[in-house]
Amino acid sequence: MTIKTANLGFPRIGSHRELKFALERYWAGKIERQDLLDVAARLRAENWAAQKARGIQIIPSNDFSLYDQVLDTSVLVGAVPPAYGWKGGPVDLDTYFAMARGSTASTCASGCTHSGPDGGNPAQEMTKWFDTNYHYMVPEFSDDQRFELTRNAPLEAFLEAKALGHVTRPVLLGPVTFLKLGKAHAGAFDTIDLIERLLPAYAQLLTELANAGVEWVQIDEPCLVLDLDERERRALALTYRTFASEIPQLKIMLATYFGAIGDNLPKALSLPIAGLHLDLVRAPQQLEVLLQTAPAQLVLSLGVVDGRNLWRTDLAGLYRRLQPLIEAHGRDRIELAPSCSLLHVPIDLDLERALDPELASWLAFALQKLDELSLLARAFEPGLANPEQVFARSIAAAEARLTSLKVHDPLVAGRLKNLTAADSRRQSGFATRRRLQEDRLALPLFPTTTIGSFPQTPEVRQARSLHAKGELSYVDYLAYLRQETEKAVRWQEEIGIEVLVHGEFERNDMVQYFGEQLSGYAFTQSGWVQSYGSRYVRPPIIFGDVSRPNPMTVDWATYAQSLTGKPMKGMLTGPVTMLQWSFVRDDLPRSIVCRQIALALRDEVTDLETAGIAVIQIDEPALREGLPLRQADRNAYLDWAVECFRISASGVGDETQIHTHMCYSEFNDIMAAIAAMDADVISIETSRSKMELLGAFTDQAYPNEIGPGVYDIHSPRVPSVDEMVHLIEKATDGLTPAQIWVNPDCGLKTRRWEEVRPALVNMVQAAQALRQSFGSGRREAANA
Ligand SMILES: Nc1nc2c(c(=O)[nH]1)N[C@@H](CNc1ccc(C(=O)N[C@@H](CCC(=O)N[C@@H](CCC(=O)N[C@@H](CCC(=O)O)C(=O)O)C(=O)O)C(=O)O)cc1)CN2
Ligand code: MET
Ligand SMILES: [Zn+2]
Repeated sequence: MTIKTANLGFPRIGSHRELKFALERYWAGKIERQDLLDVAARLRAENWAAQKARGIQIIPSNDFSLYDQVLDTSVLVGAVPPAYGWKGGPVDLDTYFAMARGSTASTCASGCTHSGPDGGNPAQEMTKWFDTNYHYMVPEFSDDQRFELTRNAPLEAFLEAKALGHVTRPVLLGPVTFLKLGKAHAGAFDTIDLIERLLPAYAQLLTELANAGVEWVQIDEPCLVLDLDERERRALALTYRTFASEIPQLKIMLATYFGAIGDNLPKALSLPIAGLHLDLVRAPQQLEVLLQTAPAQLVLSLGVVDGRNLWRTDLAGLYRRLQPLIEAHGRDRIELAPSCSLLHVPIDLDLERALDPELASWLAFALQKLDELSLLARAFEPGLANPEQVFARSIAAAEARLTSLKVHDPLVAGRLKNLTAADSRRQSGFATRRRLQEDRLALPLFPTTTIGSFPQTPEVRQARSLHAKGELSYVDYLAYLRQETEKAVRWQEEIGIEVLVHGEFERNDMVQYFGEQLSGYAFTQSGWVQSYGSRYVRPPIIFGDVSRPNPMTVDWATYAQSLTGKPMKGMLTGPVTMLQWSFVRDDLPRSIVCRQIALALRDEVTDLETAGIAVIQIDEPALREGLPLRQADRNAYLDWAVECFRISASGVGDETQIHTHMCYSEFNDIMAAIAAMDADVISIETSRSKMELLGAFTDQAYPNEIGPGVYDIHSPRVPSVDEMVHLIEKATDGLTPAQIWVNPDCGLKTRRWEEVRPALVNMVQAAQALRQSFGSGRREAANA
């Protein structure tokens, strides 16, 4: 008997972003529903075939999604809020997309209650999937929530694969994680309490799967790597006991990932399941405990190939570690697998034509990771004389990487060693800085600004693409970008914004753009990873010590500032976000890599100051998402994350105003850290929660200035003046007027100018109206 190889999920976007293009064409009315479904079916077929070709024995189905697997689960069990007009039975595609993206009167499904301001419905809330840059659609439950199996899509996928000759293992999001990730409408109850009502729908689904010949299902319960309370543990017990008693013939592989199962291991092992998957990349030390405590008949899926990063696995080392342990448990009850779904890594390294070949030899994308699993399994084949020979290439790559001069830069190491506490402290406290900045900037009460980016129009993207292909000269590309920047600056002046931005037209992405300019960073051409829906990113790769060979944004900032007498914000992506949204080297602690980036950014910040830029924004939208999943690890992370931000921000004088920006954040539990960042101004996302998020800032008396977002940029809707006035008035409940800035929730790159223009005109009017009712002096208001 040989050891089996398994995969937990494959990227669905297509190696040439086929899904994105089909979706966007469908939404634009350029292709029919069937055309979209055909593209989806073709991608599934290709993915199954590719996994089989790479030697994977246990291939997943139902890992595909047109938008998001959590939304799929909501739709599967009929958790469709009443506003979308669903009347039971299968949920049609337009309702599905209305939940994902919102709808207007003309695009909403029949039966929609038209509860949204445009006669359609707002989208469901979107938030980060654990500690990844993937966003899921937050399920929403009412207190009289009922569930029903609307359409057995997992069964359809299983049969579709079977017709193509693949016997697959369907993947489901587990009921406990599903409920835990959801929110209670009006926050009125604990969503876990819905478990008893939810289970019949799941049981019916599983029964139908079993009746169709499904032997194994993979049920993902990543909530098992979180700190769970007693109710959640009871819900887990109830769930898996119910499944075992109602569908005893069905074997369940319970999958956990993104961290250590830790204190939840005894609970997991007490469940009547047939298999358990653990993430042995994030938490390798679990292996011994697992093998010592797991019942002999339990199938163990060992997540040994990193599903969250793209370094080649040290297969020889892994083999040496696994071999004795595996033989003890019995090889017929072992599966080798990636640590988690491969959704979070790019698909195919072979598509990269421009990567340094040495670096490329250290990497593995999704397909190459499957090769690694097959190779590893081959080493375990009985009768193989010299198993380690199988790994010759992997060993050579690991050795080369260890000693490569590309990785180690003594200058960077030296700078890091010389860091002192003073490097992460501004010259004076906030009160002093505030006075100096007030004198320099002379802003009115409720100053208006935006978060940085303006629409990345198809024209802007096309110009960049033509330039990359060599079809548009650098000079012409630059001239075009300057013209776009100038138009944006003139327009902001015209509508009366106080602190301007240059618009970020020159940037492909807020992380990749900097990654392309820093040493120690590499970037891909086709390494796309889904961020949400049809929006993808190409996370750069940090392979070596990071430094900044040249200024990165100073030319653009000074050009933009030269066009106007108003303050122009310099715009940078902060060290924690640069770390969090990149693939990070695994041979140094993340805290050290982050300090290296912080020092590089610090140089950029001081260069901007020297060039006369008075306001500099250092974005940290990923600070919250980087928070460890377990409470016990959080303070250590926050300590270095905040220190890194402060290193990047503290090289400037008191009269230079430092802004930061965060979106998608639950601030309550990290308020102390946010205050410790000591940015002069922070802009945050608050409009979707109708300023509820501000509670954290007022209750804890946040001392510095705040721009609570008044305009939800995730929706095409144009907010009215009144609506924004009302939101700011609400903010003045807990904040003093002199603390408040007026800005959107986030950057405007995904919006169209047709939406942005009227929205910002309204925003400026809202600020003006507020000045009338609160008086116009900031200094007076601050001293009052
Ligand atoms: N890294 C990162 N993570 C983030 C965010 C973010 O901005 N960056 N924001 C939050 C939300 N997430 C987002 C993620 C992606 C996008 C996004 O807009 N992505 C774009 C791609 C951005 C990009 O890299 N653009 C490149 C490449 C564009 C492209 O596809 N070009 C075409 C050619 C274009 C043409 O000829 O018309 C091609 O290569 O084929 C560029 O502008 O240069 C997309 O999927 O469409 C938005 C938000 C959280 N996480
Ligand atoms: C995801 S946060 C985005 C911040 C960036 N400055 C922008 O405006 O796009
Ligand atoms: Zn943002």
